[in-house]
Amino acid sequence: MSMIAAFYDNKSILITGATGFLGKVLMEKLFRTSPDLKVVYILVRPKAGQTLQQRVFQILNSKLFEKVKEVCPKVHEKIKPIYADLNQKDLAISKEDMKELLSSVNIIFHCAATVRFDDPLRHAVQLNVTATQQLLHIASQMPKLEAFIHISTAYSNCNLKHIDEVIYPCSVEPKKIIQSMEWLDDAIIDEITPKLIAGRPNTYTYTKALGEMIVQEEGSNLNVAIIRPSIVGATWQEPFPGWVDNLNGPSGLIVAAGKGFLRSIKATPMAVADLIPVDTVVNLTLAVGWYTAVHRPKPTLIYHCTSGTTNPCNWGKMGLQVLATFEKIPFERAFRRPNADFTTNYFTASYWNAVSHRAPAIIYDFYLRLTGREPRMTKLMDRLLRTISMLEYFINRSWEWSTYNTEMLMSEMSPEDQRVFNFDVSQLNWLEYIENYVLGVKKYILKEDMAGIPEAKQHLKRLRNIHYLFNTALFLIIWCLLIARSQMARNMWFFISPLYNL
Ligand SMILES: CCCCCCCCCCCCCCCCCC(=O)SCCNC(=O)CCNC(=O)[C@H](O)C(C)(C)COP(=O)(O)OP(=O)(O)OC[C@H]1O[C@@H](n2cnc3c(N)ncnc32)[C@H](O)[C@@H]1OP(=O)(O)O
Ligand SMILES: NC(=O)C1=CN([C@@H]2O[C@H](COP(=O)(O)OP(=O)(O)OC[C@H]3O[C@@H](n4cnc5c(N)ncnc54)[C@H](OP(=O)(O)O)[C@@H]3O)[C@@H](O)[C@H]2O)C=CC1
Repeated sequence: MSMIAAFYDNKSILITGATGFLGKVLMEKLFRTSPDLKVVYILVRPKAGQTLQQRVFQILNSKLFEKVKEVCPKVHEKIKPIYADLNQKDLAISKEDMKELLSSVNIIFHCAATVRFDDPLRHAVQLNVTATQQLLHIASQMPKLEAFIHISTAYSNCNLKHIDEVIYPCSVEPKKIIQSMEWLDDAIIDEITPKLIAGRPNTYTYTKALGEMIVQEEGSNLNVAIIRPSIVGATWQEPFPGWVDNLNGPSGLIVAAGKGFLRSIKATPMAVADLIPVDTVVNLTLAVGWYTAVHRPKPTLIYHCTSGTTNPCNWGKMGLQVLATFEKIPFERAFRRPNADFTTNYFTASYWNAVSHRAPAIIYDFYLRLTGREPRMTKLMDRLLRTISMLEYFINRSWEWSTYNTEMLMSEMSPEDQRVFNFDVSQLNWLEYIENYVLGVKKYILKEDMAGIPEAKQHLKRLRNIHYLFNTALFLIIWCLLIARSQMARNMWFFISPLYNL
Protein backbone atom coordinates (compact mmCIF):
# COMPACT_ATOMS: atom_id res chain seq x y z
CA MET A 1 0.00 0.00 0.00
CA SER A 2 1.42 3.40 -0.95
CA MET A 3 1.71 5.71 2.08
CA ILE A 4 1.80 8.77 -0.15
CA ALA A 5 -1.35 7.78 -2.04
CA ALA A 6 -3.12 7.07 1.27
CA PHE A 7 -1.98 10.44 2.64
CA TYR A 8 -4.02 12.30 0.00
CA ASP A 9 -7.21 10.31 0.74
CA ASN A 10 -9.93 12.55 2.17
CA LYS A 11 -7.82 15.67 1.64
CA SER A 12 -8.97 18.99 0.15
CA ILE A 13 -6.34 20.16 -2.29
CA LEU A 14 -5.92 23.53 -3.97
CA ILE A 15 -4.05 23.70 -7.29
CA THR A 16 -3.15 26.85 -9.20
CA GLY A 17 -2.17 26.49 -12.85
CA ALA A 18 -4.21 23.27 -13.12
CA THR A 19 -5.09 24.10 -16.74
CA GLY A 20 -1.39 24.26 -17.64
CA PHE A 21 0.96 21.52 -18.84
CA LEU A 22 2.26 20.50 -15.41
CA GLY A 23 -1.02 21.16 -13.57
CA LYS A 24 -3.02 18.75 -15.73
CA VAL A 25 -0.57 15.89 -15.21
CA LEU A 26 -0.51 16.65 -11.47
CA MET A 27 -4.31 16.45 -11.26
CA GLU A 28 -4.36 13.27 -13.33
CA LYS A 29 -1.90 11.46 -11.08
CA LEU A 30 -3.61 12.66 -7.90
CA PHE A 31 -6.97 11.26 -8.99
CA ARG A 32 -5.50 8.05 -10.36
CA THR A 33 -3.50 7.18 -7.24
CA SER A 34 -5.78 8.72 -4.58
CA PRO A 35 -9.33 8.41 -5.97
CA ASP A 36 -10.67 8.84 -2.44
CA LEU A 37 -9.38 12.35 -2.02
CA LYS A 38 -12.13 14.76 -0.95
CA VAL A 39 -11.96 17.61 -3.44
CA VAL A 40 -9.53 19.38 -5.75
CA TYR A 41 -10.14 23.12 -5.94
CA ILE A 42 -8.58 24.64 -9.02
CA LEU A 43 -8.11 28.38 -9.54
CA VAL A 44 -9.15 29.04 -13.12
CA ARG A 45 -9.94 32.01 -15.31
CA PRO A 46 -12.28 31.90 -18.31
CA LYS A 47 -10.28 31.73 -21.52
CA ALA A 48 -10.84 31.74 -25.29
CA GLY A 49 -14.61 32.13 -24.83
CA GLN A 50 -14.82 29.09 -22.55
CA THR A 51 -16.41 29.15 -19.12
CA LEU A 52 -14.64 27.52 -16.15
CA GLN A 53 -16.88 24.44 -16.44
CA GLN A 54 -16.20 24.13 -20.16
CA ARG A 55 -12.46 24.26 -19.50
CA VAL A 56 -12.71 21.51 -16.88
CA PHE A 57 -14.93 19.46 -19.19
CA GLN A 58 -12.37 19.75 -21.97
CA ILE A 59 -9.55 18.61 -19.68
CA LEU A 60 -11.52 15.64 -18.35
CA ASN A 61 -12.47 14.59 -21.86
CA SER A 62 -8.90 14.55 -23.11
CA LYS A 63 -6.94 11.34 -23.64
CA LEU A 64 -4.81 12.22 -20.61
CA PHE A 65 -7.73 11.55 -18.28
CA GLU A 66 -8.95 8.27 -19.82
CA LYS A 67 -7.46 6.08 -17.09
CA VAL A 68 -8.66 8.41 -14.33
CA LYS A 69 -12.25 8.03 -15.44
CA GLU A 70 -11.95 4.26 -14.96
CA VAL A 71 -10.37 4.49 -11.51
CA CYS A 72 -12.38 7.46 -10.26
CA PRO A 73 -15.71 7.63 -12.15
CA LYS A 74 -16.85 10.59 -10.03
CA VAL A 75 -13.82 12.70 -10.90
CA HIS A 76 -15.99 15.49 -12.39
CA GLU A 77 -17.77 15.86 -9.02
CA LYS A 78 -14.48 16.09 -7.15
CA ILE A 79 -13.02 18.96 -9.19
CA LYS A 80 -14.29 22.33 -8.07
CA PRO A 81 -13.24 25.19 -10.36
CA ILE A 82 -12.96 28.52 -8.55
CA TYR A 83 -12.96 31.72 -10.58
CA ALA A 84 -9.62 33.48 -10.05
CA ASP A 85 -7.30 35.80 -11.91
CA LEU A 86 -3.75 36.02 -10.64
CA ASN A 87 -3.45 39.46 -12.22
CA GLN A 88 -6.02 40.89 -9.82
CA LYS A 89 -5.93 41.92 -6.19
CA ASP A 90 -6.75 39.02 -3.84
CA LEU A 91 -6.64 36.92 -7.01
CA ALA A 92 -10.25 38.06 -7.69
CA ILE A 93 -11.66 35.16 -5.65
CA SER A 94 -15.24 35.82 -4.52
CA LYS A 95 -16.06 36.09 -0.78
CA GLU A 96 -18.05 32.82 -0.73
CA ASP A 97 -15.34 30.89 -2.55
CA MET A 98 -12.69 32.38 -0.28
CA LYS A 99 -14.66 31.32 2.79
CA GLU A 100 -14.87 27.76 1.53
CA LEU A 101 -11.17 27.64 0.64
CA LEU A 102 -10.10 29.08 3.99
CA SER A 103 -12.12 26.57 5.95
CA SER A 104 -11.24 23.42 4.06
CA VAL A 105 -7.91 23.38 2.17
CA ASN A 106 -5.25 20.96 3.45
CA ILE A 107 -2.58 21.14 0.73
CA ILE A 108 -1.70 23.81 -1.84
CA PHE A 109 0.23 23.16 -5.05
CA HIS A 110 1.13 26.51 -6.60
CA CYS A 111 1.98 25.84 -10.25
CA ALA A 112 0.53 28.94 -11.97
CA ALA A 113 3.01 31.35 -13.50
CA THR A 114 3.77 33.24 -16.64
CA VAL A 115 6.41 31.15 -18.38
CA ARG A 116 6.94 33.57 -21.27
CA PHE A 117 10.54 34.68 -21.57
CA ASP A 118 9.70 38.08 -23.04
CA ASP A 119 7.00 39.23 -20.63
CA PRO A 120 7.36 42.86 -19.53
CA LEU A 121 8.76 42.96 -16.00
CA ARG A 122 5.55 44.45 -14.58
CA HIS A 123 3.45 41.49 -15.76
CA ALA A 124 6.04 38.86 -14.78
CA VAL A 125 6.31 40.38 -11.29
CA GLN A 126 2.52 40.42 -10.93
CA LEU A 127 2.14 36.74 -11.82
CA ASN A 128 5.31 35.20 -10.44
CA VAL A 129 5.86 37.35 -7.34
CA THR A 130 2.82 39.38 -6.24
CA ALA A 131 0.30 36.57 -6.89
CA THR A 132 2.56 34.18 -4.95
CA GLN A 133 2.66 36.67 -2.07
CA GLN A 134 -1.13 36.95 -2.12
CA LEU A 135 -1.56 33.19 -2.20
CA LEU A 136 0.79 32.84 0.79
CA HIS A 137 -1.28 35.46 2.60
CA ILE A 138 -4.45 33.46 1.90
CA ALA A 139 -2.67 30.24 2.93
CA SER A 140 -1.64 31.74 6.26
CA GLN A 141 -5.37 32.09 7.11
CA MET A 142 -6.13 28.41 6.48
CA PRO A 143 -6.32 26.58 9.80
CA LYS A 144 -6.25 23.12 8.21
CA LEU A 145 -3.32 23.79 5.88
CA GLU A 146 -0.64 21.09 6.13
CA ALA A 147 1.70 22.02 3.26
CA PHE A 148 2.28 24.70 0.63
CA ILE A 149 4.27 23.46 -2.37
CA HIS A 150 5.66 26.09 -4.69
CA ILE A 151 6.83 25.21 -8.20
CA SER A 152 9.81 27.26 -9.28
CA THR A 153 12.41 26.53 -11.98
CA ALA A 154 15.94 25.12 -11.89
CA TYR A 155 16.89 28.18 -13.96
CA SER A 156 15.87 30.76 -11.35
CA ASN A 157 19.60 31.07 -10.60
CA CYS A 158 20.89 30.46 -14.11
CA ASN A 159 23.37 33.29 -13.52
CA LEU A 160 25.33 30.69 -11.49
CA LYS A 161 27.05 27.59 -12.82
CA HIS A 162 26.73 25.35 -9.79
CA ILE A 163 23.41 25.62 -7.97
CA ASP A 164 22.69 24.21 -4.54
CA GLU A 165 19.28 23.53 -3.01
CA VAL A 166 19.28 26.90 -1.27
CA ILE A 167 17.70 30.28 -1.97
CA TYR A 168 20.11 32.79 -3.48
CA PRO A 169 18.99 36.34 -2.67
CA CYS A 170 18.55 38.86 -5.51
CA SER A 171 20.12 42.29 -5.09
CA VAL A 172 16.77 44.08 -4.63
CA GLU A 173 14.20 42.79 -2.10
CA PRO A 174 11.08 41.35 -3.80
CA LYS A 175 8.81 43.55 -1.66
CA LYS A 176 10.64 46.64 -2.92
CA ILE A 177 10.22 45.43 -6.51
CA ILE A 178 6.49 44.85 -5.92
CA GLN A 179 6.12 48.33 -4.45
CA SER A 180 8.09 50.01 -7.21
CA MET A 181 5.85 48.39 -9.86
CA GLU A 182 2.95 50.35 -8.33
CA TRP A 183 4.36 53.77 -9.11
CA LEU A 184 7.00 53.41 -11.85
CA ASP A 185 5.74 53.95 -15.38
CA ASP A 186 6.30 51.37 -18.14
CA ALA A 187 9.07 53.33 -19.89
CA ILE A 188 11.18 53.49 -16.72
CA ILE A 189 10.52 49.84 -15.93
CA ASP A 190 11.74 48.89 -19.42
CA GLU A 191 14.85 50.96 -18.87
CA ILE A 192 15.79 49.41 -15.52
CA THR A 193 14.86 45.83 -16.46
CA PRO A 194 18.29 44.87 -17.91
CA LYS A 195 20.00 46.22 -14.76
CA LEU A 196 17.67 44.32 -12.43
CA ILE A 197 17.85 40.99 -14.22
CA ALA A 198 21.64 41.35 -14.62
CA GLY A 199 23.21 37.97 -15.43
CA ARG A 200 19.90 36.34 -16.30
CA PRO A 201 18.56 36.13 -19.86
CA ASN A 202 14.95 37.14 -19.24
CA THR A 203 12.28 38.44 -16.85
CA TYR A 204 10.93 34.89 -16.35
CA THR A 205 14.01 33.48 -14.59
CA TYR A 206 14.43 36.70 -12.59
CA THR A 207 10.85 36.82 -11.31
CA LYS A 208 10.93 33.10 -10.46
CA ALA A 209 13.97 33.86 -8.25
CA LEU A 210 12.06 36.72 -6.61
CA GLY A 211 9.12 34.35 -6.16
CA GLU A 212 11.32 31.94 -4.20
CA MET A 213 12.49 34.79 -1.94
CA ILE A 214 8.89 35.77 -1.25
CA VAL A 215 8.03 32.16 -0.39
CA GLN A 216 10.92 32.04 2.07
CA GLU A 217 10.08 35.39 3.65
CA GLU A 218 6.32 35.22 3.80
CA GLY A 219 5.89 31.49 4.23
CA SER A 220 8.03 31.18 7.34
CA ASN A 221 4.97 30.40 9.47
CA LEU A 222 3.78 27.72 7.02
CA ASN A 223 5.02 24.28 5.99
CA VAL A 224 6.55 25.28 2.70
CA ALA A 225 8.68 23.50 0.09
CA ILE A 226 10.02 24.65 -3.26
CA ILE A 227 10.50 22.42 -6.30
CA ARG A 228 12.85 23.42 -9.09
CA PRO A 229 12.34 21.40 -12.31
CA SER A 230 14.67 21.93 -15.26
CA ILE A 231 13.20 21.80 -18.81
CA VAL A 232 9.91 19.95 -18.45
CA GLY A 233 9.23 17.58 -21.35
CA ALA A 234 6.59 15.03 -22.43
CA THR A 235 5.57 12.17 -20.13
CA TRP A 236 8.05 9.33 -19.75
CA GLN A 237 5.70 6.59 -18.51
CA GLU A 238 2.46 7.84 -16.97
CA PRO A 239 -0.33 7.74 -17.76
CA PHE A 240 1.25 6.80 -21.11
CA PRO A 241 4.52 7.80 -22.81
CA GLY A 242 4.88 10.92 -24.95
CA TRP A 243 1.97 13.08 -23.75
CA VAL A 244 2.57 16.80 -24.30
CA ASP A 245 0.17 19.58 -25.19
CA ASN A 246 2.03 22.85 -25.60
CA LEU A 247 4.89 24.29 -27.61
CA ASN A 248 7.06 25.43 -24.72
CA GLY A 249 10.63 24.21 -24.29
CA PRO A 250 11.80 21.68 -26.91
CA SER A 251 8.30 20.84 -28.22
CA GLY A 252 8.06 23.96 -30.41
CA LEU A 253 11.47 23.32 -31.92
CA ILE A 254 10.58 19.69 -32.60
CA VAL A 255 7.54 20.92 -34.55
CA ALA A 256 9.63 23.50 -36.39
CA ALA A 257 12.35 20.93 -37.27
CA GLY A 258 9.86 18.20 -38.25
CA LYS A 259 7.94 20.55 -40.53
CA GLY A 260 11.23 21.59 -42.17
CA PHE A 261 11.17 25.25 -41.04
CA LEU A 262 14.08 24.89 -38.62
CA ARG A 263 17.22 23.87 -40.53
CA SER A 264 19.97 25.21 -38.35
CA ILE A 265 20.33 26.35 -34.76
CA LYS A 266 23.13 27.86 -32.72
CA ALA A 267 23.61 25.23 -30.03
CA THR A 268 26.49 23.53 -28.26
CA PRO A 269 26.18 19.80 -29.04
CA MET A 270 28.13 18.81 -25.90
CA ALA A 271 26.08 21.03 -23.55
CA VAL A 272 23.82 19.05 -21.22
CA ALA A 273 20.17 18.91 -22.32
CA ASP A 274 18.62 18.93 -18.87
CA LEU A 275 15.20 17.67 -19.80
CA ILE A 276 12.94 16.19 -17.16
CA PRO A 277 9.73 14.30 -17.98
CA VAL A 278 6.58 15.97 -16.66
CA ASP A 279 5.41 12.79 -14.88
CA THR A 280 8.73 12.67 -12.98
CA VAL A 281 8.17 16.26 -11.80
CA VAL A 282 4.64 15.35 -10.72
CA ASN A 283 5.80 12.28 -8.77
CA LEU A 284 8.38 14.36 -6.92
CA THR A 285 5.79 17.09 -6.26
CA LEU A 286 3.33 14.66 -4.68
CA ALA A 287 6.07 13.02 -2.62
CA VAL A 288 7.22 16.46 -1.43
CA GLY A 289 3.61 17.35 -0.49
CA TRP A 290 3.44 14.24 1.68
CA TYR A 291 6.88 14.67 3.25
CA THR A 292 6.38 18.37 4.01
CA ALA A 293 3.00 17.77 5.66
CA VAL A 294 4.05 14.71 7.65
CA HIS A 295 7.65 15.51 8.63
CA ARG A 296 7.38 19.32 8.74
CA PRO A 297 11.08 19.89 7.94
CA LYS A 298 12.56 23.21 9.02
CA PRO A 299 13.98 25.27 7.39
CA THR A 300 12.18 25.33 4.03
CA LEU A 301 13.51 22.58 1.76
CA ILE A 302 14.24 23.09 -1.92
CA TYR A 303 14.19 20.10 -4.26
CA HIS A 304 15.98 20.04 -7.61
CA CYS A 305 14.19 17.97 -10.22
CA THR A 306 16.82 17.60 -12.93
CA SER A 307 18.37 14.83 -15.03
CA GLY A 308 21.89 16.08 -15.80
CA THR A 309 23.53 14.79 -12.61
CA THR A 310 22.17 11.24 -12.69
CA ASN A 311 21.60 10.58 -16.38
CA PRO A 312 23.10 13.27 -18.62
CA CYS A 313 22.14 13.60 -22.26
CA ASN A 314 23.52 16.31 -24.51
CA TRP A 315 21.83 18.45 -27.18
CA GLY A 316 23.87 16.78 -29.95
CA LYS A 317 22.58 13.31 -29.07
CA MET A 318 19.08 14.63 -28.57
CA GLY A 319 19.06 16.44 -31.94
CA LEU A 320 20.29 13.33 -33.80
CA GLN A 321 17.61 11.17 -32.20
CA VAL A 322 14.91 13.71 -33.04
CA LEU A 323 16.03 13.65 -36.70
CA ALA A 324 16.27 9.84 -36.71
CA THR A 325 12.68 9.66 -35.45
CA PHE A 326 11.46 11.93 -38.28
CA GLU A 327 12.74 9.27 -40.72
CA LYS A 328 10.41 6.70 -39.16
CA ILE A 329 7.51 8.96 -38.22
CA PRO A 330 7.55 12.08 -40.43
CA PHE A 331 5.19 14.99 -39.85
CA GLU A 332 2.63 15.74 -42.54
CA ARG A 333 2.88 18.48 -45.20
CA ALA A 334 6.45 19.50 -44.36
CA PHE A 335 7.71 22.75 -45.90
CA ARG A 336 11.18 21.24 -46.45
CA ARG A 337 12.80 17.92 -45.53
CA PRO A 338 13.71 17.80 -41.80
CA ASN A 339 17.45 18.27 -41.70
CA ALA A 340 18.29 20.59 -38.81
CA ASP A 341 21.93 21.07 -37.91
CA PHE A 342 23.75 22.57 -34.91
CA THR A 343 26.29 25.34 -35.36
CA THR A 344 28.39 26.80 -32.58
CA ASN A 345 29.71 29.85 -34.38
CA TYR A 346 27.78 33.14 -34.57
CA PHE A 347 28.83 33.84 -38.19
CA THR A 348 27.97 30.34 -39.45
CA ALA A 349 24.63 30.60 -37.65
CA SER A 350 23.94 33.96 -39.35
CA TYR A 351 24.95 32.51 -42.74
CA TRP A 352 22.58 29.52 -42.36
CA ASN A 353 19.82 31.81 -41.12
CA ALA A 354 20.11 33.77 -44.36
CA VAL A 355 20.53 30.76 -46.67
CA SER A 356 18.39 28.10 -45.01
CA HIS A 357 15.70 30.14 -43.28
CA ARG A 358 15.19 33.56 -44.84
CA ALA A 359 15.96 32.78 -48.52
CA PRO A 360 13.53 29.81 -48.85
CA ALA A 361 10.86 31.87 -47.05
CA ILE A 362 11.31 34.76 -49.49
CA ILE A 363 11.23 32.39 -52.49
CA TYR A 364 8.09 30.68 -51.17
CA ASP A 365 6.36 34.00 -50.53
CA PHE A 366 7.26 35.05 -54.09
CA TYR A 367 5.59 31.83 -55.33
CA LEU A 368 2.52 32.54 -53.15
CA ARG A 369 2.26 36.05 -54.61
CA LEU A 370 2.60 34.71 -58.17
CA THR A 371 -0.27 32.30 -57.52
CA GLY A 372 -2.45 35.09 -56.10
CA ARG A 373 -2.14 34.04 -52.46
CA GLU A 374 -1.24 35.96 -49.33
CA PRO A 375 2.50 35.70 -48.49
CA ARG A 376 3.08 34.39 -44.93
CA MET A 377 6.33 32.44 -44.77
CA THR A 378 8.67 35.38 -44.11
CA LYS A 379 6.56 36.47 -41.13
CA LEU A 380 6.43 32.94 -39.76
CA MET A 381 10.20 32.55 -40.20
CA ASP A 382 10.86 35.84 -38.38
CA ARG A 383 8.83 34.60 -35.40
CA LEU A 384 10.64 31.29 -35.40
CA LEU A 385 14.04 33.02 -35.46
CA ARG A 386 12.93 35.25 -32.59
CA THR A 387 11.86 32.20 -30.58
CA ILE A 388 15.17 30.46 -31.29
CA SER A 389 17.11 33.53 -30.19
CA MET A 390 15.32 33.36 -26.82
CA LEU A 391 16.04 29.66 -26.31
CA GLU A 392 19.71 29.90 -27.38
CA TYR A 393 20.87 30.88 -23.91
CA PHE A 394 19.71 27.51 -22.56
CA ILE A 395 21.16 25.32 -25.32
CA ASN A 396 24.66 26.74 -25.22
CA ARG A 397 25.42 26.28 -21.53
CA SER A 398 25.51 23.52 -18.93
CA TRP A 399 24.63 23.79 -15.25
CA GLU A 400 25.17 21.56 -12.24
CA TRP A 401 22.37 21.21 -9.74
CA SER A 402 22.99 19.44 -6.44
CA THR A 403 20.25 16.98 -5.49
CA TYR A 404 20.84 16.18 -1.79
CA ASN A 405 17.27 16.92 -0.70
CA THR A 406 15.77 15.02 -3.60
CA GLU A 407 17.97 12.00 -2.75
CA MET A 408 17.12 12.33 0.97
CA LEU A 409 13.41 12.29 0.10
CA MET A 410 13.80 9.14 -1.98
CA SER A 411 15.54 7.41 0.93
CA GLU A 412 12.61 8.36 3.24
CA MET A 413 10.07 6.70 0.94
CA SER A 414 8.92 3.08 1.22
CA PRO A 415 9.80 0.71 -1.66
CA GLU A 416 6.15 0.85 -2.78
CA ASP A 417 6.17 4.65 -2.79
CA GLN A 418 9.47 4.65 -4.67
CA ARG A 419 7.72 2.58 -7.33
CA VAL A 420 4.42 4.48 -7.50
CA PHE A 421 5.97 7.96 -7.16
CA ASN A 422 9.23 7.25 -8.96
CA PHE A 423 11.40 10.30 -9.66
CA ASP A 424 14.69 8.49 -10.25
CA VAL A 425 15.62 9.27 -13.85
CA SER A 426 18.77 7.11 -13.87
CA GLN A 427 16.67 4.39 -15.59
CA LEU A 428 15.42 6.72 -18.32
CA ASN A 429 16.42 5.54 -21.80
CA TRP A 430 16.88 8.81 -23.70
CA LEU A 431 16.61 7.34 -27.19
CA GLU A 432 13.30 5.70 -26.37
CA TYR A 433 12.07 8.78 -24.50
CA ILE A 434 12.86 11.14 -27.39
CA GLU A 435 11.21 8.85 -29.92
CA ASN A 436 8.04 8.81 -27.79
CA TYR A 437 8.32 12.58 -27.34
CA VAL A 438 8.39 13.19 -31.11
CA LEU A 439 5.49 10.77 -31.56
CA GLY A 440 3.59 12.62 -28.80
CA VAL A 441 4.19 15.97 -30.51
CA LYS A 442 2.78 14.49 -33.74
CA LYS A 443 -0.28 12.98 -32.07
CA TYR A 444 -1.23 15.41 -29.30
CA ILE A 445 0.02 18.79 -30.53
CA LEU A 446 -0.23 18.46 -34.31
CA LYS A 447 -3.19 16.06 -34.03
CA GLU A 448 -1.86 14.04 -36.95
CA ASP A 449 -3.12 10.53 -37.60
CA MET A 450 -0.65 7.65 -37.84
CA ALA A 451 -2.51 6.51 -40.97
CA GLY A 452 -1.07 9.56 -42.75
CA ILE A 453 2.56 8.36 -42.42
CA PRO A 454 2.86 6.73 -45.91
CA GLU A 455 1.60 9.95 -47.55
CA ALA A 456 3.96 12.03 -45.37
CA LYS A 457 6.86 9.84 -46.56
CA GLN A 458 5.77 10.30 -50.19
CA HIS A 459 5.64 14.05 -49.64
CA LEU A 460 9.22 14.02 -48.29
CA LYS A 461 10.35 12.04 -51.37
CA ARG A 462 8.76 14.67 -53.61
CA LEU A 463 10.53 17.41 -51.62
CA ARG A 464 13.83 15.54 -52.03
CA ASN A 465 13.32 15.35 -55.81
CA ILE A 466 12.45 19.06 -55.96
CA HIS A 467 15.60 19.73 -53.91
CA TYR A 468 17.78 17.73 -56.38
CA LEU A 469 16.10 19.39 -59.34
CA PHE A 470 16.57 22.86 -57.86
CA ASN A 471 20.26 22.19 -57.08
CA THR A 472 20.92 20.78 -60.55
CA ALA A 473 19.22 23.77 -62.21
CA LEU A 474 21.18 26.17 -60.02
CA PHE A 475 24.45 24.39 -60.87
CA LEU A 476 23.71 24.52 -64.60
CA ILE A 477 22.83 28.23 -64.52
CA ILE A 478 26.03 29.08 -62.62
CA TRP A 479 28.05 26.88 -64.95
CA CYS A 480 26.59 28.49 -68.10
CA LEU A 481 27.30 31.94 -66.69
CA LEU A 482 30.87 30.90 -65.91
CA ILE A 483 31.42 29.48 -69.39
CA ALA A 484 30.07 32.66 -70.92
CA ARG A 485 32.41 34.84 -68.87
CA SER A 486 35.56 32.85 -68.07
CA GLN A 487 38.13 31.39 -70.48
CA MET A 488 39.32 28.96 -67.79
CA ALA A 489 35.79 27.56 -67.37
CA ARG A 490 35.48 27.19 -71.16
CA ASN A 491 38.83 25.31 -71.29
CA MET A 492 37.67 23.01 -68.53
CA TRP A 493 34.40 22.37 -70.34
CA PHE A 494 36.20 21.49 -73.61
CA PHE A 495 38.51 19.21 -71.61
CA ILE A 496 35.76 17.24 -69.88
CA SER A 497 33.03 17.26 -72.53
CA PRO A 498 34.78 14.62 -74.79
CA LEU A 499 34.80 12.33 -71.75
CA TYR A 500 30.98 12.26 -71.93
CA ASN A 501 31.19 10.97 -75.52
CA LEU A 502 33.36 7.98 -74.57
C1 LIG B 1 17.15 18.81 -34.45
C2 LIG B 1 16.07 19.62 -33.65
C3 LIG B 1 16.35 19.64 -32.25
C4 LIG B 1 15.28 20.18 -31.42
C5 LIG B 1 15.62 20.01 -30.00
C6 LIG B 1 16.30 21.22 -29.41
C7 LIG B 1 15.40 21.77 -28.36
C8 LIG B 1 15.98 22.92 -27.64
C9 LIG B 1 14.97 23.47 -26.71
C10 LIG B 1 15.54 24.34 -25.68
C11 LIG B 1 14.53 24.72 -24.70
C12 LIG B 1 15.11 25.52 -23.61
C13 LIG B 1 14.03 25.91 -22.67
C14 LIG B 1 14.58 26.47 -21.42
C15 LIG B 1 13.55 26.35 -20.35
C16 LIG B 1 13.91 27.05 -19.12
C17 LIG B 1 13.13 26.46 -18.00
C18 LIG B 1 11.78 26.99 -17.73
O1 LIG B 1 11.33 27.08 -16.64
S1 LIG B 1 10.91 27.50 -19.10
C19 LIG B 1 9.26 27.32 -18.98
C20 LIG B 1 8.85 27.10 -20.35
N1 LIG B 1 8.71 28.37 -21.07
C21 LIG B 1 8.95 28.45 -22.33
O2 LIG B 1 9.45 27.52 -22.92
C22 LIG B 1 8.46 29.73 -22.97
C23 LIG B 1 9.05 29.95 -24.31
N2 LIG B 1 8.18 30.75 -25.16
C24 LIG B 1 8.04 32.10 -25.10
O3 LIG B 1 8.54 32.74 -24.21
C25 LIG B 1 7.23 32.77 -26.21
O4 LIG B 1 6.44 31.82 -26.85
C26 LIG B 1 8.18 33.43 -27.22
C27 LIG B 1 8.75 34.70 -26.60
C28 LIG B 1 9.32 32.50 -27.62
C29 LIG B 1 7.42 33.79 -28.50
O5 LIG B 1 6.45 34.76 -28.21
P1 LIG B 1 5.48 35.39 -29.36
O6 LIG B 1 6.28 35.77 -30.54
O7 LIG B 1 4.57 36.39 -28.75
O8 LIG B 1 4.65 34.17 -29.79
P2 LIG B 1 3.58 33.29 -29.07
O9 LIG B 1 4.00 32.78 -27.73
O10 LIG B 1 2.24 33.91 -29.16
O11 LIG B 1 3.71 32.11 -30.12
C30 LIG B 1 3.96 32.42 -31.51
C31 LIG B 1 4.02 31.18 -32.30
O12 LIG B 1 5.19 30.44 -31.97
C32 LIG B 1 4.84 29.20 -31.42
N3 LIG B 1 5.76 28.88 -30.32
C33 LIG B 1 5.66 29.21 -29.03
N4 LIG B 1 6.71 28.71 -28.34
C34 LIG B 1 7.49 28.09 -29.25
C35 LIG B 1 8.71 27.39 -29.16
N5 LIG B 1 9.33 27.20 -28.00
N6 LIG B 1 9.26 26.91 -30.30
C36 LIG B 1 8.65 27.06 -31.50
N7 LIG B 1 7.47 27.69 -31.61
C37 LIG B 1 6.92 28.20 -30.52
C38 LIG B 1 3.40 29.40 -30.96
O13 LIG B 1 2.70 28.20 -30.94
C39 LIG B 1 2.83 30.35 -31.97
O14 LIG B 1 2.45 29.71 -33.17
P3 LIG B 1 1.17 30.24 -33.98
O15 LIG B 1 0.02 30.10 -33.03
O16 LIG B 1 1.45 31.65 -34.36
O17 LIG B 1 1.11 29.29 -35.15
N1 LIG C 1 7.37 24.04 -18.66
C1 LIG C 1 8.60 24.05 -18.22
O1 LIG C 1 9.56 23.70 -18.95
C2 LIG C 1 8.90 24.47 -16.82
C3 LIG C 1 7.92 24.96 -15.98
N2 LIG C 1 8.27 25.31 -14.71
C4 LIG C 1 7.28 25.85 -13.78
O2 LIG C 1 6.19 24.94 -13.70
C5 LIG C 1 4.99 25.66 -13.49
C6 LIG C 1 3.95 25.23 -14.48
O3 LIG C 1 4.44 25.49 -15.79
P1 LIG C 1 3.68 24.97 -17.07
O4 LIG C 1 2.59 24.07 -16.67
O5 LIG C 1 4.70 24.50 -18.02
O6 LIG C 1 3.09 26.34 -17.62
P2 LIG C 1 1.78 26.61 -18.48
O7 LIG C 1 1.99 27.88 -19.19
O8 LIG C 1 1.40 25.41 -19.25
O9 LIG C 1 0.67 26.84 -17.35
C7 LIG C 1 0.58 28.01 -16.62
C8 LIG C 1 -0.65 27.95 -15.77
O10 LIG C 1 -0.77 29.18 -15.04
C9 LIG C 1 -2.06 29.70 -15.25
N3 LIG C 1 -2.11 31.16 -15.25
C10 LIG C 1 -1.30 32.01 -15.90
N4 LIG C 1 -1.72 33.26 -15.72
C11 LIG C 1 -2.82 33.20 -14.93
C12 LIG C 1 -3.70 34.17 -14.39
N5 LIG C 1 -3.54 35.47 -14.61
N6 LIG C 1 -4.72 33.75 -13.61
C13 LIG C 1 -4.92 32.43 -13.37
N7 LIG C 1 -4.11 31.48 -13.85
C14 LIG C 1 -3.08 31.86 -14.62
C15 LIG C 1 -2.44 29.22 -16.64
O11 LIG C 1 -3.83 29.35 -16.80
P3 LIG C 1 -4.50 29.50 -18.26
O12 LIG C 1 -4.66 28.09 -18.75
O13 LIG C 1 -5.77 30.17 -17.98
O14 LIG C 1 -3.57 30.30 -19.10
C16 LIG C 1 -1.95 27.80 -16.59
O15 LIG C 1 -2.85 26.99 -15.91
C17 LIG C 1 5.34 27.14 -13.56
O16 LIG C 1 5.46 27.63 -12.26
C18 LIG C 1 6.68 27.15 -14.26
O17 LIG C 1 7.45 28.25 -13.87
C19 LIG C 1 9.53 25.15 -14.23
C20 LIG C 1 10.50 24.64 -15.02
C21 LIG C 1 10.29 24.30 -16.41
